[in-house]
Amino acid sequence: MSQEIWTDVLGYVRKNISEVEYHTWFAPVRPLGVQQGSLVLGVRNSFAQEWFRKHYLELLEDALRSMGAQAPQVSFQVLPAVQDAMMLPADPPPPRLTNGRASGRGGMPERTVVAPFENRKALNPKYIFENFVVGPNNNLAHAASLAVAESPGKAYNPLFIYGDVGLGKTHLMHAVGHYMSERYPDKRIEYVSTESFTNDLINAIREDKMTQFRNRYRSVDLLLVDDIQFLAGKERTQEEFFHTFNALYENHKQIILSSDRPPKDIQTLEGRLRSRFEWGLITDIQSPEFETRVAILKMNAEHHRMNIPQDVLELIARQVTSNIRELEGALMRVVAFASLNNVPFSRPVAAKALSNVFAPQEVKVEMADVLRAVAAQYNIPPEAIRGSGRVREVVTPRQVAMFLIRELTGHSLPEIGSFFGRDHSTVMHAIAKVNDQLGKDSEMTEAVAFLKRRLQGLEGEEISS
Ligand SMILES: Nc1ncnc2c1ncn2[C@@H]1O[C@H](COP(=O)(O)OP(=O)(O)OP(=O)(O)O)[C@@H](O)[C@H]1O
Repeated sequence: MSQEIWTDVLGYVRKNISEVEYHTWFAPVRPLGVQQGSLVLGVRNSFAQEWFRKHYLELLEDALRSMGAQAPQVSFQVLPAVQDAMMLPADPPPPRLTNGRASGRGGMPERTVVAPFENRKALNPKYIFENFVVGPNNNLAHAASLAVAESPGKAYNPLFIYGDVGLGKTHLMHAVGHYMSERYPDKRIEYVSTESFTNDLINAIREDKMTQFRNRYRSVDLLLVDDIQFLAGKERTQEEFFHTFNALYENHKQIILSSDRPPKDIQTLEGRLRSRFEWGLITDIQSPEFETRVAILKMNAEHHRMNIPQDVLELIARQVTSNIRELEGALMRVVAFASLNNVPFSRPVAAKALSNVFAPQEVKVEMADVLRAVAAQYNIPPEAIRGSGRVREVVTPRQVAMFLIRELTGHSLPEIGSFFGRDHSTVMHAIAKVNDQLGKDSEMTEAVAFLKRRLQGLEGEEISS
């Protein structure tokens, strides 16, 4: 997670300082984590540490503020030389020349893939079938991709997947590539955007390297071409692509194309290409339903080893309804916001985290929100608060929880009672007890005030733990 936060911070920093400064000071920094709301950065030596404190602290705090941190904190640690050498580079490592397997590190499986060509765009290791959530919106495209992966060149050729931005077309294409490269390590797989195909063609013409260009594209076993709608209006590229297509097709090599619209709607696409695109199977991906969006968020949260309550995921899923890339971005915002402010995940926190980007949502506080916040505050499990224990350590939090539920939600005494498996007179007693203590017992007074702020979406500036 700290890596994601750091990537966002770097994006902000880069816009505010010179490239030289950036490379001198920021590129070597390693994010070490978020501890009690403070972003901990690893720097090479104490000189760098001092320099950061003097010159860049404010900038870093501004960056965190832009991500929703209310009281941003940054701290530095000098990395021991050995550890420094062992740290992963900030940029992703180049593809390894092996066929990887699902990594054993838990979380979302990843793969590394053979890179047979110099300029070849590597397949994204995250885009594998195992990480693709199937729902009614994409099950046909998923099934067709799987069929193609199992019998390349035989099932459907070409496979044409279309749909709006950020709905998983590239993910599915890469998944076929991974699947094939794992089962048939010798097969050649080429993934290319239509834009790169066009640029390669232009370069090949300019540098008189058409033979290499043709060899490259016509010798593959699987050709994946993204955003084929960009062929529209490019006659020379269409001509070349037509021949590439024919060469591969005749040799029973698999072709998968993605587009934001079906072939018939791609204007100024040559008829002979359009009809070829329609030879195989045309399948679409629609926007995901609510349940699919929640499932995707859940998988992403697990990937980051974050235990995010279901109702928080549901709130995010309600906020972002179409683009899955945006859905994932929203989740990251919530995670960054909660960790930088050192607060547990709750619906009000999520609503606050997203309020700058999306239309603010009215969030009604629910009984479960209160229970969770109280449990976190007193550091005991929520089940213990709802349980039958009578020791002070659980009775006080239980009374506080009942009190806050009554204050912050519209629930009646009997409803609160049944949530705790008790009758309404117990709730009444609890509320009276807390009212009596407020003002007298400073610990409880502070806890109640803090919990109220937290549950009402971090109103005000004071956030501490
Ligand atoms: N069904 C799904 N399950 C899990 N993750 C998904 C799913 N669909 C899409 N995603 C994720 O959403 C993000 C966007 O997907 P992808 O890049 O494949 O979209 P796209 O349709 O190719 O968009 P574009 O038209 O912008 O290229 C990726 O991170 C991808 O992993």
